[in-house]
Amino acid sequence: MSLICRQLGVSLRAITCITHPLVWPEKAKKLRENKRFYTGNKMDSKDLKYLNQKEAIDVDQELFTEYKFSVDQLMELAGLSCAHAVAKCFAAVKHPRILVCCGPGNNGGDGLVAARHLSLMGYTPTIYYPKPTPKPLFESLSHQCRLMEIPSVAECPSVASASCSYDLILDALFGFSFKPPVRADFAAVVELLQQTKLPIASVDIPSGWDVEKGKVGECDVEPSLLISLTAPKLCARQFRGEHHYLGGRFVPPALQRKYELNLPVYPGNELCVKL
Ligand SMILES: NC(=O)C1=CN([C@@H]2O[C@H](COP(=O)(O)OP(=O)(O)OC[C@H]3O[C@@H](n4cnc5c(N)ncnc54)[C@H](O)[C@@H]3O)[C@@H](O)[C@H]2O)[C@@H](O)CC1
Ligand SMILES: [K+]
Repeated sequence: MSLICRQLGVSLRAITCITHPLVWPEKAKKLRENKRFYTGNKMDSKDLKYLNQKEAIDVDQELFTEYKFSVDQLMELAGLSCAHAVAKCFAAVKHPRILVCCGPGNNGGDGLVAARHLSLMGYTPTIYYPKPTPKPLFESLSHQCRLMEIPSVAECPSVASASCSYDLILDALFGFSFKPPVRADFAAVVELLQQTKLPIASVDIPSGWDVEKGKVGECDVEPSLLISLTAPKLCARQFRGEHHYLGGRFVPPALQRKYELNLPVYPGNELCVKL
């Protein structure tokens, strides 16, 4: 038990207080107020910061400029954490066929990385990437997917054909740099996301949502799983789906403090944490 506690970064006494609040109700309450503990299924997220668009862009820029991370590094970790969150919520035996919809920016890159990892985890992803980004990183990610025999489709499937061919849609169309309304070249795929009855897992932001205001205009994409990356954005307060995870376990403690992110403790060596 004490080894488990050490791995979770909490004391045995804290665990006992939380699991047996009737024994030490006051202590349990105080501990919950002062510190967040992993309680086995959910994090207490009352102090968690929800970023506005400028903060999201600033944190992102600081990771690249101040901390000298490369886009490739962070995208790999972000996409991998998305694949892990999908695997936690949608088992490969029940949801093997995943349509991975990738947009023109880094959110789309996260989708390409996730597709590669999902294929290694026993899923059969198919990529829809209507506007491939003509940059070496994105060309390499697409190349890797091709060599891993991950198929792609050139046309956006209709709602009916998607429901026959897939069990889940991974929405990696737009992230925190999206400015509504959706432009014509992505209208069909956003319509698919809005009309499908398949479960949707959204990377960072449900595509079509305003980063701060959430659902705007006619866009009512409703994912079952949202994987917020780095820290949730303001729109995530409107998320009503079943599963909300945080991924992108790479934020240096000093940066967390500077932006007062109050991130939850990731359990053990997990790449994502349930919010
Ligand atoms: N530090 C971080 O925060 C990290 C962020 N990552 C990902 O990067 C994302 C942000 O990436 P980007 O800044 O490249 O931007 P996005 O991927 O959010 O999208 C920008 C792209 O979408 C297009 N676009 C914007 N509004 C549109 C509209 N109305 N209709 C059609 N196209 C539109 C833009 O022309 C641009 O090509 C995050 O959401 C996250 O998924 C991760 O890759 C790595 C770490
Ligand atoms: K998205």
